[in-house]
Amino acid sequence: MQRLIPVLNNDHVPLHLISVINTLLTAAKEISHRLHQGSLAGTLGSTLDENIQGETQKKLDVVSNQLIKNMLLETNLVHAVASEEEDDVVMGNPDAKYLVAYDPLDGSSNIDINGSVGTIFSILEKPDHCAEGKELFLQTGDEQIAAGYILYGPSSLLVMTTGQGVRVFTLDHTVGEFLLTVDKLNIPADTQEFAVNMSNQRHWTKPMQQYIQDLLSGELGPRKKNFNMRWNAAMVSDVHRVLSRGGIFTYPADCKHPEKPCKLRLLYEANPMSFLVEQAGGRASTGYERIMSLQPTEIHQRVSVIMGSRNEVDTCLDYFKSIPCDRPDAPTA
Ligand SMILES: O=P(O)(O)OC[C@H]1O[C@](O)(COP(=O)(O)O)[C@@H](O)[C@@H]1O
Ligand SMILES: [Mg+2]
Ligand SMILES: [Mg+2]
Repeated sequence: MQRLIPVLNNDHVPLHLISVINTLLTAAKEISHRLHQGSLAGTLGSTLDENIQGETQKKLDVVSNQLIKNMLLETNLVHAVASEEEDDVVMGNPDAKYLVAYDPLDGSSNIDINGSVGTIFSILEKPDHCAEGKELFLQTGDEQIAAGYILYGPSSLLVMTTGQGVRVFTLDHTVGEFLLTVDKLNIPADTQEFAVNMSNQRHWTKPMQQYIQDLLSGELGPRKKNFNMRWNAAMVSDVHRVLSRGGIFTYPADCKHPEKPCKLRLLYEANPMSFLVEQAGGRASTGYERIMSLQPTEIHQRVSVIMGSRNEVDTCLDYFKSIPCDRPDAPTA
């Protein structure tokens, strides 16, 4: 089985970019080890702190963030990093060209129940125009040069793209290396499986209410087929299932907290996952716009997410086209 570096070399990925990706993986191996140790490593449970978004930080959120940040900055190949767990952008080598945005631990509420979690990353280049601080990262998802995630489940998997399809590598603990296990991942265009947090149903807008209602009506409803539902509460493992066997994953905008209509972050979650999904032949949309075309205005910006099997996402988007509603996530002027 092929190792990661020769595979990326073969794809003509620049050497410095390979080093950045490899550094992320060194941090990921350490995170994977700590997760496997669980209570033995003393890293389960919460800290007394909240992140910039007002969410309680798990000890492993903090540890993972530090590991990734320190290792990336030590390479001298990274100009700046932006993390879900950092208030601001952290600057690295002024002469380096790579920017890394990451969610150090996605699905962190799963840590204490021994459920799957992951690390999501998105790599950009320093823009040509003069930009500093957070401005550096305000690029559309289309500007990403690499993206992926490490899923810490029964196996630790790297799923990544450099814009040449999606590959899966599995961490072989005996040699401490990620080995190629799927060369070209493709999402089936059709599906009978959806993933959504149903407890938010009453807060959704009309198009999403109607779409999910029609899925639930199964073969007796307008879709004329039955649908199954799965929800792991970790985007990384829910989207991994969608990439592996098809499906539609959504965390739509809702009216639960008018000041916070969306949950998932554009830079650390939605953009990298959209890059993977599109590279695997799927679709990723807010309901109204293609996610990777959005111009970010804030590094911690949140966005409505609908992604997965091409035909199913298109069907869902038809509801947004035909059912009028006020958008809780309407872009502010
Ligand atoms: O708690 P809910 O509403 O099910 O939300 C689950 C969603 O929140 C997230 O856990 C947010 O990610 P973080 O754990 O990185 O904050 C997603 O991974 C997941 O899809
Ligand atoms: Mg997350
Ligand atoms: Mg997180």
